[in-house]
Amino acid sequence: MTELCVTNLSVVRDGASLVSNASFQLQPGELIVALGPNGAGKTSLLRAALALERRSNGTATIDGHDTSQLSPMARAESIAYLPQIRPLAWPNLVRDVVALGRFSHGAALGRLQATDRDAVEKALAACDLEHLADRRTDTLSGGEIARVHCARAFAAGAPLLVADEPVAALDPRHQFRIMELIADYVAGGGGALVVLHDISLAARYASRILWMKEGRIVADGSPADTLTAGRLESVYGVRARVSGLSVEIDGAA
Ligand SMILES: Nc1ncnc2c1ncn2[C@@H]1O[C@H](COP(=O)(O)OP(=O)(O)OP(=O)(O)O)[C@@H](O)[C@H]1O
Repeated sequence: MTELCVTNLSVVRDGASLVSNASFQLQPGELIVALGPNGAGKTSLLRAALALERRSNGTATIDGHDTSQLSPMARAESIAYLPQIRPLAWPNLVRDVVALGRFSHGAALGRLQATDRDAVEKALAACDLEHLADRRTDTLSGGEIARVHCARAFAAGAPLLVADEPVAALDPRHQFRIMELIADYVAGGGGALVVLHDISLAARYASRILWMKEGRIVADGSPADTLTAGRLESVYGVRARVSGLSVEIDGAA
């Protein structure tokens, strides 16, 4: 069972504390959503946990191995990472970009094995991209590119997925499709940590919510236990009405 274990992790940059003493665990079968206002430290926490950013303190391990000691390939075998800012260095065909997700399995473009090709085609279909598979990525809309990146992450077939705002540029239908895909992945034994800004989506899909504010995890629990009007006011500074898992935001507090 692949598990990401983050303990007392802190990130300090240029004297500013971006993440303070954050601890959480991500296990298969869990869909954790990280919520919090802009600048709360969500991306910094994820990146430091995956050793993509230097941590000032604390540990982050995958199955007991420090993430900073793993080779990029070994890390990619355990965790598919979908970053928030997703540059595409040069125009490429959609199918080839999705195939990049197979590199951790030793695949190389032009030398895909049948299992790689199968994973790529499944990911293209899952993300509604079959009709765009032979298009160049520089001809796609922002939402279409976002789906290409999701497909690349899914094609990896890693046991854990960390996705930073995977639905940010998507229309409502595709937001639900991507969240359903992540939920299916989790139901199939994967573990996902997803940053969202949509509280209703979080309430609907999360098994746990990590609430972040000013670099700290201020609450960690199920939506039923942690989603309250008081929490929304203290974390986001908004007045809201919460009824079960449904949320209506009335305005700034
Ligand atoms: N090198 C740096 N020096 C000082 N502050 C930094 C540095 N890098 C990032 N920050 C700040 O750290 C804070 C946390 O940024 P981070 O991207 O982790 O937040 P976030 O919760 O993911 O935000 P968003 O929801 O806007 O994506 C921000 O206020 C950012 O300006």
